[in-house]
Amino acid sequence: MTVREVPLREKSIVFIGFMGVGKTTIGKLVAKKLYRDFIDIDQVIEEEYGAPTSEIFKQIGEKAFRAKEKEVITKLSKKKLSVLSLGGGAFLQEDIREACTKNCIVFFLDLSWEYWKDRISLIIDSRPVLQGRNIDEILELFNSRQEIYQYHHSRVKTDSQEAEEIADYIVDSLKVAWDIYEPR
Ligand SMILES: Nc1ncnc2c1ncn2[C@@H]1O[C@H](COP(=O)(O)OP(=O)(O)OP(=O)(O)O)[C@@H](O)[C@H]1O
Ligand SMILES: O=C(O)C1=C[C@@H](O)[C@@H](O)[C@H](O)C1
Ligand SMILES: [Mg+2]
Repeated sequence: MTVREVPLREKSIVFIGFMGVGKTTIGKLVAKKLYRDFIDIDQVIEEEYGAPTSEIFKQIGEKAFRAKEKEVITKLSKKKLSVLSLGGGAFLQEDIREACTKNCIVFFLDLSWEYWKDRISLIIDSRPVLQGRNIDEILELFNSRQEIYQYHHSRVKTDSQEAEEIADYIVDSLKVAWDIYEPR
């Protein structure tokens, strides 16, 4: 049996990057502009447990959260024509990196520390991985995570850009790539 490659235009789009860089915000906008389903992986897991992520971490621990994250993403990465926003730690797992880079088009949203640090107050309450760490420890985590985000197809620098502008840029770049690599 021959397995047909999914056309580039039908591959799902995946957003990766550190907590708070805008994966959910921009993912939603891109999905709307491309008329696709939007799936936020953290939200899928939260719905399954009926609790916010910080509560899930308390109840079952990070290891079990990561196992669920792997199960959900490996399954959903096979879906076509969707936009998936991953949790900031998802690419720590090799199986997730492989599933997403093989099945989908992966965009790394790259926000520098200078801009990122101004967002801490917006996200700290709902991100258990940030809680209990001082600013130097958060910077260390931010730096140490950058290597896992190098597994991508496209990197988008987002400093000082509005979410709408970033989403427009991503949609335009996708259309150019589709036309170049798989002209109609
Ligand atoms: N381009 C932007 N400019 C300014 N603020 C933004 C931008 N994109 C997102 N934000 C804000 O930053 C915060 C974090 O955004 P968002 O929840 O989309 O991040 P995330 O990458 O999905 O985080 P996580 O990995 O923790 O789920 C939100 O309050 C959002 O409104
Ligand atoms: O960066 C991380 O390790 C995490 C990011 C969030 O999106 C959630 O997936 C969870 O809070 C863990
Ligand atoms: Mg998110």
